Amino acid sequence: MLNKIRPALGRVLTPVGQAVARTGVSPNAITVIGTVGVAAGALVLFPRGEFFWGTMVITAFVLFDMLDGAVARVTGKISAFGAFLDSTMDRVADAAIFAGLMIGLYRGDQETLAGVALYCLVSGVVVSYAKARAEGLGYTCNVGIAERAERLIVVLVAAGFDGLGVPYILAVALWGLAVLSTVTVGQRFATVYAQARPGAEAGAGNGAQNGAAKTPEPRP
Ligand SMILES: CCCCCCCC/C=C\CCCCCCCC(=O)OC[C@H](COP(=O)(O)O[C@@H]1[C@H](O)[C@H](OP(=O)(O)O)[C@@H](O)[C@H](O)[C@H]1O)OC(=O)CCCCCCC/C=C\CCCCCCCC
Ligand SMILES: Nc1ccn([C@@H]2O[C@H](COP(=O)(O)O)[C@@H](O)[C@H]2O)c(=O)n1
Ligand SMILES: [Mg+2]
Ligand SMILES: [Mg+2]
Repeated sequence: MLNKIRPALGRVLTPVGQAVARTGVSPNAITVIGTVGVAAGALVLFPRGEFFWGTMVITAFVLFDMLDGAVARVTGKISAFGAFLDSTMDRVADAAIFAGLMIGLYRGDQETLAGVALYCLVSGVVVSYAKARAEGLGYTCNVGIAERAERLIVVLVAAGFDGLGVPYILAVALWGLAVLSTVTVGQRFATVYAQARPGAEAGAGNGAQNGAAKTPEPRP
């Protein structure tokens, strides 16, 4: 859903990207620094129950993920490896956020909610894998009620307010995210099935059946 605001966001991020580009830092370095920062915040602070400060650190570094592409674009350094690095580091960051929360909740004697956080981690991985695999097979899969930006906003807002003492907000968010991620998996299955089912498109899926890409993954 939030992917729809990317063009508008791009207009805001371009001048920021130009300013950052003047420092000489590379897009790949921004991707890696952002991921290390998110993972450190999530795996150091969340397990200690520091949900507010963990959220602050993660939020600061997760924004690097919007900046790396902007810097790559304004410097003409868009690369296939950068796209691969970005998507792969996204998975590391997401796993660290939910794993850190899970440990923090478990240590705080909230075993059930820790289990829900684990479910959110796994279902988020499946959401992203479904898209990566579909695109590798030459299909499009840009659908879902809970894509990455939505998942991050929900979990970070809830964890931040939980850290400030707001009751129930993290439980509601995690249970809700568990449901929405599951729905998103279903939406992605449905959209790929619609493209891949026999007769959906003349010749479609021929490469897919052999595990080969029908067309190269579209990348800017
Ligand atoms: C008291 C408590 C307060 C708590 C405050 C907490 C605030 C937290 C709120 C917001 C934090 C921002 C979170 C949003 C960060 C989004 C980061 C992000 O994902 O950016 C990139 C993203 C996707 O880019 P990609 O195409 O590279 O990523 C793909 C994606 O990961 C796919 O995942 P899937 O959906 O499948 O699971 C993968 O499949 C794919 O492989 C991968 O490539 O871009 C977007 O999503 C664009 C929309 C983002 C909209 C976010 C709105 C953020 C709101 C405010 C930001 C303010 C902007 C300021 C900019 C300043 C920059 C320095
Ligand atoms: N190190 C990088 C990071 C990203 N890119 C390119 O930008 C696209 C994603 O940008 P976002 O800011 O929206 O995450 C990505 O698909 C790549 O084309 C890059 O080249 N190098
Ligand atoms: Mg990025
Ligand atoms: Mg990314």
